[in-house]
Amino acid sequence: MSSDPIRRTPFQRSATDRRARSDAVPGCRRGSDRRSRPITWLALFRDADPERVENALAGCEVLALPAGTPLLRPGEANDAVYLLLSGRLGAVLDSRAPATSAVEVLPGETVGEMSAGDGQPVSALVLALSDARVLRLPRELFWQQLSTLPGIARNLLSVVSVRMRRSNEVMLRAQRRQLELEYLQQELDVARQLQASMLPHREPLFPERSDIDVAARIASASAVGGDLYDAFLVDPHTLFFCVGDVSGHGIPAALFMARVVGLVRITAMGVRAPELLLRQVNDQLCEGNEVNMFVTLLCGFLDTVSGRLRYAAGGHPPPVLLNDEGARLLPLPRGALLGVFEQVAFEAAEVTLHPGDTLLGYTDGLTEAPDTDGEEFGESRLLARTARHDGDAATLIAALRDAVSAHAGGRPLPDDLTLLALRRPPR
Ligand SMILES: Nc1ncnc2c1ncn2[C@@H]1O[C@@H]2COP(=O)(O)O[C@H]2[C@H]1O
Repeated sequence: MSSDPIRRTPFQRSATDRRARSDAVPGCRRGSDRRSRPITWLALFRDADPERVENALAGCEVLALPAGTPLLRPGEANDAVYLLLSGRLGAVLDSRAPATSAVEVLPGETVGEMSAGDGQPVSALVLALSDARVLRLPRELFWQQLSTLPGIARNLLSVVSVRMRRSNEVMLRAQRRQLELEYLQQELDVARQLQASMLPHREPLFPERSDIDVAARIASASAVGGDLYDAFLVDPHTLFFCVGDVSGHGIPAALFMARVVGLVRITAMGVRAPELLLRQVNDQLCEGNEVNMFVTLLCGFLDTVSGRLRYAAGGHPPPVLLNDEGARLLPLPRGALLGVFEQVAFEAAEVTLHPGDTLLGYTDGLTEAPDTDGEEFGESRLLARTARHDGDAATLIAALRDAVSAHAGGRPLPDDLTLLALRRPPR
């Protein structure tokens, strides 16, 4: 027991004590002629001989515990039973659990009777939930003098039973919460599967085509994430692709992401210009966006015959072009985050993918991935690693994932990370 903050006074029947006890103990009868013997109003001493109780308690101490003070610590030895006179104590079985999980101990109830009874270590952390006063009953006195008085053993059983019922209710509530959590976890697993099934999965994405080589991967930081990618043919010679990153994480980001994927798909089938696509998607997302979520997007249309690629972006990191000359960041045409301001104009840029060239889209989870000192992976590492690559789209993605993972020292990444590589195979 920590002694520092605790004030000790001998137990005496002061007028204040009488008032405090009669206020604190449920069922006490203020104003009756029993007021002259306040201690016997405590449930533990109900119907016991007051004279003998008071004689036994004569040398006991009253401890004043400021709120937050521990009285008993799990694992320690204990040689006393504590009777709560006023205030509130809490018993916490798992000391890492929040104080709200404490089982309350109310005035008139005891703590410490288990270890003081069987000599085993203290079984729970008991601390003052408010300023409290407890009567310390040394083990010998409690078991040899008090508990042998007629009625006290039965009273103790009933006091402990009341506390145990309260404890059972707390445990029941915790079990129900646990069940609800498990149910939510199952729902989250289904949500994750549904979210994954929304995006194309094959590797490469178009194994039947010899004129395009596309691969993409998402690594989500949470069970369900907000990153997205897509790639599909809007006609036999035009490939649409996009990479996006929704603000935030978890279920809200996943729902918003599903909305973005749907909107982009529908829009891409009708609008073949990336800047118009972003404008239309932005206007749709702004409508009724009360939760103020947004998405960054990079998208483009590739003419698979000529290699002409038109792209546009809104708040998204610039794509990388890998060709004979090395790897470089492509310029970002004008654009803004989608879902924030209506009627924003987007511009497009053009580049030609020659056979053997690769375009890489990614989310900032890649460049912002920290190492153990917090240093980000950054654009220079991205360009250096990409420049060394000589192979297909899927192996570029695997190489970059390995490089980021090594940079992070194998620790889980704090943000979702998405990569999409689009290559025109060499002739
Ligand atoms: N589940 C519980 N609910 C309420 N009080 C408890 C619970 N478990 C232990 N205690 C009390 O916390 C005390 C810690 O010290 P003891 O093990 O001596 O005796 C214990 C009881 O008085």
